[in-house]
Amino acid sequence: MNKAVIIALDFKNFEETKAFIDQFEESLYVKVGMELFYAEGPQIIKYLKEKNHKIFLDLKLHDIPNTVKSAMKNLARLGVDMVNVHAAGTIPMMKAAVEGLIEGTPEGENRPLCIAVTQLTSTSEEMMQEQILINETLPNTVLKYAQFTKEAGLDGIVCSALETKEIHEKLGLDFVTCTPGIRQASDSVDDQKRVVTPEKARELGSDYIVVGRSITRAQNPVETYQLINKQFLGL
Ligand SMILES: O=c1ccn([C@@H]2O[C@H](COP(=O)(O)O)[C@@H](O)[C@H]2O)c(=O)[nH]1
Repeated sequence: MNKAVIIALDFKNFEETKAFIDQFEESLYVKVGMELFYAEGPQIIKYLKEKNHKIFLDLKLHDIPNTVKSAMKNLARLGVDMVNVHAAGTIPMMKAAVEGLIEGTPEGENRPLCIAVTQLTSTSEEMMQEQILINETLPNTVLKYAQFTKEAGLDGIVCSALETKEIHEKLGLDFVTCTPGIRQASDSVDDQKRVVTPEKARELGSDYIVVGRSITRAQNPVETYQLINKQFLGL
């Protein structure tokens, strides 16, 4: 398993994204989410691919199986490395997502990894129980959703690093854990609820950490990225 720090490019438009990306000399693993993709569309993916960056397209699909399958067929043609859905869409929807990806991936290319969001890192156990009406503990909910995700044939999940250890123990080390909600101890947590430092995420066994504002708002984003990379990879 390749571990990596994925930088969340939560920017308004192409110009802001380019100004950020141009500061880096190395090839990165970046995440394009709803904000940037809805503003710029597939051309932002083309630009990042031309610059040799790996891409997680984080659109969190959640709809009826037929719609998700067709949407995934289109996303597969973009040549990104990873896409995702919400596990709450249920097993048939997740199976349809993988079918769409397989059908849409051009011959001779690997299909993108497909992972499912279990519970957003901005959700606390209390919020999940009182506002999503799931009468369970948060770790058990993440585990159960992860089991459904694996049963549907996906490659892994989005969860908090706090849940990673148990997921790998129960579902295997090759089941991908992609973990946002990463902050340095001195950072503001903003809207995140389940927050972990890069070192702790490494200790707990996350495969990927997703870091947005800690890097994008830093005075020196390149140095901050390199520091977080070292902390996570244990270099
Ligand atoms: O559960 C989830 C799923 C996705 N995200 C995304 O990750 C980044 C985190 O950004 P920060 O600035 O580091 O908080 C953001 O793009 C979210 O959409 C998540 O945070 N939690």
